[in-house]
Amino acid sequence: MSQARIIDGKAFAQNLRDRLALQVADLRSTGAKGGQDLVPGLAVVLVGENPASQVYVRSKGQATVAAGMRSFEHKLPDTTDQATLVALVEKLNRDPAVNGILVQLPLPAQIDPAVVIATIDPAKDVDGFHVENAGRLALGLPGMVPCTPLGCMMLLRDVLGDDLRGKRALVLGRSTIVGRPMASLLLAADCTVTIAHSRTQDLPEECRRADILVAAVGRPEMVRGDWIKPGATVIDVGINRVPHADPAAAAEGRTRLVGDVHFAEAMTVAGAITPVPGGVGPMTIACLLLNTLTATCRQNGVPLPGSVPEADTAAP
Ligand SMILES: Nc1nc2c(c(=O)[nH]1)N[C@@H](CN(C=O)c1ccc(C(=O)N[C@@H](CCC(=O)O)C(=O)O)cc1)CN2
Repeated sequence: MSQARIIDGKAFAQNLRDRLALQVADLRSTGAKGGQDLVPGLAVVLVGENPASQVYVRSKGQATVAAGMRSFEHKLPDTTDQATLVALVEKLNRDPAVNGILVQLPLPAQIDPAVVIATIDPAKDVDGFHVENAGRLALGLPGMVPCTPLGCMMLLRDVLGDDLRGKRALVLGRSTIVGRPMASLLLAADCTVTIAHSRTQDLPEECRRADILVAAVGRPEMVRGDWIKPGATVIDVGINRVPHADPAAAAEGRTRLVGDVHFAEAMTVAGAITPVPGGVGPMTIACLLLNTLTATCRQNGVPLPGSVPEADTAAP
Protein backbone atom coordinates (compact mmCIF):
# COMPACT_ATOMS: atom_id res chain seq x y z
CA MET A 1 0.00 0.00 0.00
CA SER A 2 1.41 3.42 -0.95
CA GLN A 3 2.18 5.98 1.71
CA ALA A 4 1.75 9.73 1.38
CA ARG A 5 4.68 12.11 1.57
CA ILE A 6 4.70 13.79 4.97
CA ILE A 7 5.05 17.55 4.58
CA ASP A 8 7.54 18.66 7.21
CA GLY A 9 6.16 22.07 8.20
CA LYS A 10 8.50 22.26 11.17
CA ALA A 11 11.61 22.02 9.00
CA PHE A 12 10.17 24.35 6.36
CA ALA A 13 9.30 26.92 9.04
CA GLN A 14 12.77 26.73 10.58
CA ASN A 15 14.36 27.25 7.19
CA LEU A 16 12.14 30.29 6.58
CA ARG A 17 13.00 31.67 10.02
CA ASP A 18 16.72 31.24 9.34
CA ARG A 19 16.42 33.12 6.05
CA LEU A 20 14.39 35.87 7.70
CA ALA A 21 17.05 36.28 10.40
CA LEU A 22 19.66 36.91 7.69
CA GLN A 23 17.40 39.48 6.03
CA VAL A 24 16.73 41.22 9.33
CA ALA A 25 20.49 41.45 9.96
CA ASP A 26 20.91 42.92 6.48
CA LEU A 27 18.06 45.39 7.03
CA ARG A 28 19.54 46.52 10.35
CA SER A 29 22.71 47.71 8.64
CA THR A 30 21.60 48.72 5.14
CA GLY A 31 18.11 50.01 5.92
CA ALA A 32 19.35 52.42 8.59
CA LYS A 33 17.40 55.66 8.70
CA GLY A 34 18.54 58.93 10.23
CA GLY A 35 21.67 57.27 11.61
CA GLN A 36 19.61 54.67 13.49
CA ASP A 37 19.46 50.97 12.70
CA LEU A 38 16.17 49.77 11.23
CA VAL A 39 15.05 46.94 13.51
CA PRO A 40 11.60 45.39 12.99
CA GLY A 41 9.52 45.51 16.16
CA LEU A 42 6.58 43.22 16.95
CA ALA A 43 4.12 43.90 19.77
CA VAL A 44 2.06 40.94 20.98
CA VAL A 45 -0.84 41.53 23.36
CA LEU A 46 -2.21 38.75 25.55
CA VAL A 47 -5.33 39.23 27.65
CA GLY A 48 -6.01 36.61 30.32
CA GLU A 49 -4.45 33.28 31.15
CA ASN A 50 -5.56 30.83 28.47
CA PRO A 51 -2.78 28.20 28.75
CA ALA A 52 -2.52 27.54 25.00
CA SER A 53 -2.41 31.28 24.26
CA GLN A 54 0.33 31.72 26.86
CA VAL A 55 2.42 29.07 25.07
CA TYR A 56 1.84 30.63 21.64
CA VAL A 57 2.67 34.15 22.87
CA ARG A 58 5.87 32.92 24.54
CA SER A 59 6.87 31.11 21.32
CA LYS A 60 6.16 34.24 19.27
CA GLY A 61 8.33 36.36 21.55
CA GLN A 62 11.20 33.86 21.42
CA ALA A 63 10.96 33.52 17.63
CA THR A 64 10.91 37.31 17.22
CA VAL A 65 14.10 37.75 19.25
CA ALA A 66 15.78 34.79 17.53
CA ALA A 67 15.11 36.49 14.17
CA GLY A 68 16.88 39.62 15.40
CA MET A 69 13.68 41.63 15.78
CA ARG A 70 12.45 43.54 18.83
CA SER A 71 9.70 41.88 20.83
CA PHE A 72 7.25 43.88 22.96
CA GLU A 73 4.98 41.70 25.09
CA HIS A 74 1.93 43.16 26.81
CA LYS A 75 0.14 40.90 29.26
CA LEU A 76 -3.18 42.15 30.63
CA PRO A 77 -5.41 40.54 33.27
CA ASP A 78 -8.48 38.48 32.39
CA THR A 79 -10.70 41.27 33.76
CA THR A 80 -9.37 43.90 31.30
CA ASP A 81 -12.16 45.93 29.73
CA GLN A 82 -12.45 46.70 26.02
CA ALA A 83 -11.63 50.41 26.40
CA THR A 84 -8.32 49.60 28.12
CA LEU A 85 -7.31 47.19 25.37
CA VAL A 86 -8.33 49.63 22.64
CA ALA A 87 -6.28 52.37 24.34
CA LEU A 88 -3.22 50.08 24.38
CA VAL A 89 -3.61 49.26 20.68
CA GLU A 90 -3.91 52.99 19.90
CA LYS A 91 -0.69 53.62 21.81
CA LEU A 92 1.07 50.84 19.86
CA ASN A 93 -0.24 52.35 16.59
CA ARG A 94 1.58 55.58 17.48
CA ASP A 95 4.83 53.93 18.62
CA PRO A 96 7.47 54.17 15.83
CA ALA A 97 9.45 51.24 17.30
CA VAL A 98 6.44 48.96 16.72
CA ASN A 99 6.03 47.80 13.13
CA GLY A 100 3.63 44.94 13.80
CA ILE A 101 0.78 44.51 16.28
CA LEU A 102 -0.91 41.24 17.14
CA VAL A 103 -3.68 40.70 19.69
CA GLN A 104 -3.73 37.04 20.65
CA LEU A 105 -7.12 35.33 20.15
CA PRO A 106 -9.39 34.26 21.71
CA LEU A 107 -10.17 37.28 23.91
CA PRO A 108 -12.21 37.14 27.13
CA ALA A 109 -15.99 37.35 26.64
CA GLN A 110 -16.32 41.02 27.71
CA ILE A 111 -14.19 42.14 24.73
CA ASP A 112 -15.44 42.22 21.15
CA PRO A 113 -12.51 41.08 18.97
CA ALA A 114 -13.94 42.93 15.93
CA VAL A 115 -13.70 46.27 17.76
CA VAL A 116 -10.11 45.62 18.86
CA ILE A 117 -8.96 44.41 15.43
CA ALA A 118 -10.62 47.43 13.78
CA THR A 119 -8.45 49.66 16.01
CA ILE A 120 -5.15 48.21 14.72
CA ASP A 121 -3.44 50.35 12.08
CA PRO A 122 -3.87 48.21 8.90
CA ALA A 123 -0.20 48.83 8.02
CA LYS A 124 0.82 47.22 11.34
CA ASP A 125 -1.82 44.46 11.19
CA VAL A 126 0.60 41.52 10.88
CA ASP A 127 -2.26 39.07 11.52
CA GLY A 128 -4.04 40.38 8.40
CA PHE A 129 -7.37 40.33 10.27
CA HIS A 130 -8.29 44.02 9.86
CA VAL A 131 -11.26 44.53 7.55
CA GLU A 132 -9.07 46.59 5.21
CA ASN A 133 -6.58 43.74 4.80
CA ALA A 134 -9.37 41.14 4.57
CA GLY A 135 -11.03 43.28 1.89
CA ARG A 136 -7.77 43.73 0.00
CA LEU A 137 -7.23 39.97 -0.07
CA ALA A 138 -10.80 39.33 -1.22
CA LEU A 139 -10.41 41.95 -3.97
CA GLY A 140 -7.05 40.68 -5.18
CA LEU A 141 -5.07 43.66 -3.88
CA PRO A 142 -1.79 43.46 -1.94
CA GLY A 143 -2.05 43.74 1.83
CA MET A 144 -1.20 41.80 4.96
CA VAL A 145 -2.19 38.14 4.61
CA PRO A 146 -3.25 36.04 7.65
CA CYS A 147 -0.32 33.91 8.81
CA THR A 148 -1.85 30.42 8.82
CA PRO A 149 -3.25 30.53 5.26
CA LEU A 150 -0.03 32.16 4.07
CA GLY A 151 1.92 29.26 5.59
CA CYS A 152 -0.43 26.73 3.98
CA MET A 153 0.16 28.30 0.56
CA MET A 154 3.91 28.09 1.01
CA LEU A 155 3.71 24.40 1.89
CA LEU A 156 1.39 23.76 -1.06
CA ARG A 157 3.74 25.52 -3.48
CA ASP A 158 6.67 23.57 -2.06
CA VAL A 159 4.90 20.26 -2.76
CA LEU A 160 3.10 21.04 -6.01
CA GLY A 161 5.23 23.82 -7.51
CA ASP A 162 4.19 27.41 -8.18
CA ASP A 163 1.67 26.56 -10.89
CA LEU A 164 -1.56 25.59 -9.11
CA ARG A 165 -3.77 26.68 -12.03
CA GLY A 166 -6.88 24.62 -12.57
CA LYS A 167 -6.46 22.41 -9.53
CA ARG A 168 -9.66 21.64 -7.65
CA ALA A 169 -9.29 22.91 -4.10
CA LEU A 170 -11.71 22.32 -1.27
CA VAL A 171 -11.48 24.39 1.90
CA LEU A 172 -13.35 22.79 4.77
CA GLY A 173 -14.30 25.61 7.16
CA ARG A 174 -15.27 29.25 6.59
CA SER A 175 -13.61 31.07 9.48
CA THR A 176 -12.35 34.59 8.90
CA ILE A 177 -8.91 33.57 10.23
CA VAL A 178 -8.29 30.54 8.01
CA GLY A 179 -11.08 29.29 5.73
CA ARG A 180 -12.04 32.48 3.91
CA PRO A 181 -8.52 33.91 3.39
CA MET A 182 -7.31 30.44 2.36
CA ALA A 183 -10.03 30.28 -0.30
CA SER A 184 -9.04 33.77 -1.56
CA LEU A 185 -5.38 32.74 -1.85
CA LEU A 186 -6.23 29.55 -3.72
CA LEU A 187 -8.52 31.51 -6.03
CA ALA A 188 -5.72 34.01 -6.65
CA ALA A 189 -3.57 31.03 -7.65
CA ASP A 190 -6.25 30.15 -10.24
CA CYS A 191 -7.51 27.06 -8.42
CA THR A 192 -11.15 26.06 -8.75
CA VAL A 193 -12.22 26.64 -5.17
CA THR A 194 -15.08 25.23 -3.11
CA ILE A 195 -15.72 26.29 0.49
CA ALA A 196 -17.48 23.56 2.46
CA HIS A 197 -19.06 24.04 5.88
CA SER A 198 -21.53 22.55 8.35
CA ARG A 199 -24.44 22.92 5.91
CA THR A 200 -22.66 21.43 2.90
CA GLN A 201 -24.48 18.44 1.46
CA ASP A 202 -22.57 15.19 0.89
CA LEU A 203 -19.33 16.50 2.32
CA PRO A 204 -17.36 13.28 1.69
CA GLU A 205 -18.21 13.45 -2.02
CA GLU A 206 -17.20 17.15 -2.20
CA CYS A 207 -13.88 16.30 -0.55
CA ARG A 208 -13.26 13.35 -2.88
CA ARG A 209 -13.28 15.73 -5.88
CA ALA A 210 -10.43 17.84 -4.50
CA ASP A 211 -6.82 17.76 -5.69
CA ILE A 212 -6.05 20.04 -2.73
CA LEU A 213 -7.95 19.54 0.52
CA VAL A 214 -7.52 22.10 3.30
CA ALA A 215 -9.21 21.02 6.53
CA ALA A 216 -9.82 23.90 8.96
CA VAL A 217 -12.97 22.96 10.76
CA GLY A 218 -11.81 22.24 14.32
CA ARG A 219 -13.34 18.75 14.52
CA PRO A 220 -10.88 16.01 15.56
CA GLU A 221 -10.19 13.48 12.77
CA MET A 222 -13.38 14.36 10.94
CA VAL A 223 -11.96 13.79 7.45
CA ARG A 224 -11.66 10.04 6.88
CA GLY A 225 -9.43 8.21 4.43
CA ASP A 226 -12.28 7.44 2.04
CA TRP A 227 -13.10 11.17 1.77
CA ILE A 228 -9.76 11.79 0.06
CA LYS A 229 -9.03 11.61 -3.67
CA PRO A 230 -6.10 9.24 -4.27
CA GLY A 231 -2.92 11.30 -4.65
CA ALA A 232 -4.47 14.51 -3.29
CA THR A 233 -2.46 17.02 -1.25
CA VAL A 234 -3.97 17.36 2.21
CA ILE A 235 -3.29 20.38 4.43
CA ASP A 236 -4.53 19.82 7.97
CA VAL A 237 -4.98 23.08 9.88
CA GLY A 238 -6.77 21.49 12.86
CA ILE A 239 -5.08 21.43 16.26
CA ASN A 240 -7.34 19.43 18.58
CA ARG A 241 -6.40 18.13 22.01
CA VAL A 242 -8.08 14.75 22.67
CA PRO A 243 -7.70 12.08 25.37
CA HIS A 244 -4.60 9.89 24.98
CA ALA A 245 -5.09 6.79 22.80
CA ASP A 246 -3.95 4.52 25.66
CA PRO A 247 -6.94 4.27 28.07
CA ALA A 248 -4.62 4.06 31.11
CA ALA A 249 -2.86 7.25 30.06
CA ALA A 250 -6.20 8.90 29.27
CA ALA A 251 -7.43 7.98 32.74
CA GLU A 252 -4.45 9.91 34.14
CA GLY A 253 -5.66 12.91 32.14
CA ARG A 254 -2.98 12.67 29.47
CA THR A 255 -3.85 14.04 26.04
CA ARG A 256 -2.53 14.09 22.48
CA LEU A 257 -2.89 16.46 19.55
CA VAL A 258 -4.76 15.43 16.42
CA GLY A 259 -5.77 17.31 13.32
CA ASP A 260 -9.09 17.55 11.50
CA VAL A 261 -7.96 14.66 9.28
CA HIS A 262 -7.65 11.02 10.34
CA PHE A 263 -3.91 10.89 9.69
CA ALA A 264 -3.37 7.10 9.59
CA GLU A 265 -6.21 6.59 7.11
CA ALA A 266 -5.24 9.60 5.01
CA MET A 267 -1.63 8.38 4.78
CA THR A 268 -2.70 5.41 2.66
CA VAL A 269 -4.65 7.52 0.14
CA ALA A 270 -3.20 11.04 -0.11
CA GLY A 271 -0.17 11.99 -2.17
CA ALA A 272 1.13 14.34 0.52
CA ILE A 273 -0.15 15.42 3.92
CA THR A 274 0.79 17.76 6.76
CA PRO A 275 1.07 16.07 10.17
CA VAL A 276 -0.30 17.44 13.45
CA PRO A 277 1.79 18.52 15.25
CA GLY A 278 4.66 19.62 13.03
CA GLY A 279 2.76 20.67 9.93
CA VAL A 280 0.88 23.92 9.56
CA GLY A 281 1.26 25.12 13.20
CA PRO A 282 4.96 26.08 13.03
CA MET A 283 4.31 27.95 9.76
CA THR A 284 1.93 30.31 11.59
CA ILE A 285 4.74 31.76 13.69
CA ALA A 286 7.29 31.79 10.84
CA CYS A 287 4.80 33.72 8.67
CA LEU A 288 4.18 36.15 11.51
CA LEU A 289 7.88 37.03 11.33
CA LEU A 290 7.66 37.27 7.55
CA ASN A 291 4.68 39.65 7.85
CA THR A 292 6.53 41.75 10.43
CA LEU A 293 9.51 42.09 8.10
CA THR A 294 7.18 42.89 5.19
CA ALA A 295 5.33 45.53 7.26
CA THR A 296 8.62 47.11 8.38
CA CYS A 297 9.92 47.34 4.81
CA ARG A 298 6.67 48.82 3.51
CA GLN A 299 6.45 51.36 6.33
CA ASN A 300 10.00 52.53 5.61
CA GLY A 301 9.91 52.46 1.82
CA VAL A 302 12.57 49.74 1.74
CA PRO A 303 12.29 47.04 -0.98
CA LEU A 304 11.47 43.58 0.31
CA PRO A 305 14.62 41.44 0.52
CA GLY A 306 14.90 39.34 -2.63
CA SER A 307 15.54 35.96 -1.08
CA VAL A 308 12.53 36.20 1.21
CA PRO A 309 9.28 35.15 -0.43
CA GLU A 310 6.95 38.06 -1.15
CA ALA A 311 3.96 37.45 1.10
CA ASP A 312 1.29 35.91 -1.10
CA THR A 313 -1.14 38.49 -2.35
CA ALA A 314 -4.22 37.94 -4.37
CA ALA A 315 -2.74 39.99 -7.21
CA PRO A 316 -2.71 39.91 -10.17
N1 LIG B 1 -3.95 36.73 16.89
C1 LIG B 1 -3.91 35.42 16.59
N2 LIG B 1 -4.47 34.52 17.43
C2 LIG B 1 -4.43 33.21 17.10
C3 LIG B 1 -3.80 32.76 15.90
C4 LIG B 1 -3.24 33.73 15.05
O1 LIG B 1 -2.70 33.42 13.94
N3 LIG B 1 -3.31 35.04 15.42
N4 LIG B 1 -3.68 31.40 15.63
C5 LIG B 1 -3.99 30.43 16.65
C6 LIG B 1 -2.89 30.05 17.59
N5 LIG B 1 -1.51 30.14 17.08
C7 LIG B 1 -0.95 31.35 17.00
O2 LIG B 1 -1.34 32.30 17.60
C8 LIG B 1 -0.70 28.97 16.89
C9 LIG B 1 -1.26 27.71 16.94
C10 LIG B 1 -0.43 26.58 16.82
C11 LIG B 1 0.93 26.71 16.65
C12 LIG B 1 1.84 25.52 16.61
O3 LIG B 1 3.00 25.66 16.31
N6 LIG B 1 1.34 24.33 16.95
C13 LIG B 1 2.16 23.15 17.07
C14 LIG B 1 1.66 22.32 18.25
C15 LIG B 1 1.74 23.09 19.53
C16 LIG B 1 1.26 22.28 20.74
O4 LIG B 1 1.93 21.33 21.09
O5 LIG B 1 0.23 22.68 21.31
C17 LIG B 1 2.06 22.28 15.82
O6 LIG B 1 1.00 22.29 15.16
O7 LIG B 1 3.05 21.62 15.51
C18 LIG B 1 1.48 27.97 16.59
C19 LIG B 1 0.66 29.09 16.70
C20 LIG B 1 -5.13 30.93 17.52
N7 LIG B 1 -4.98 32.27 17.93
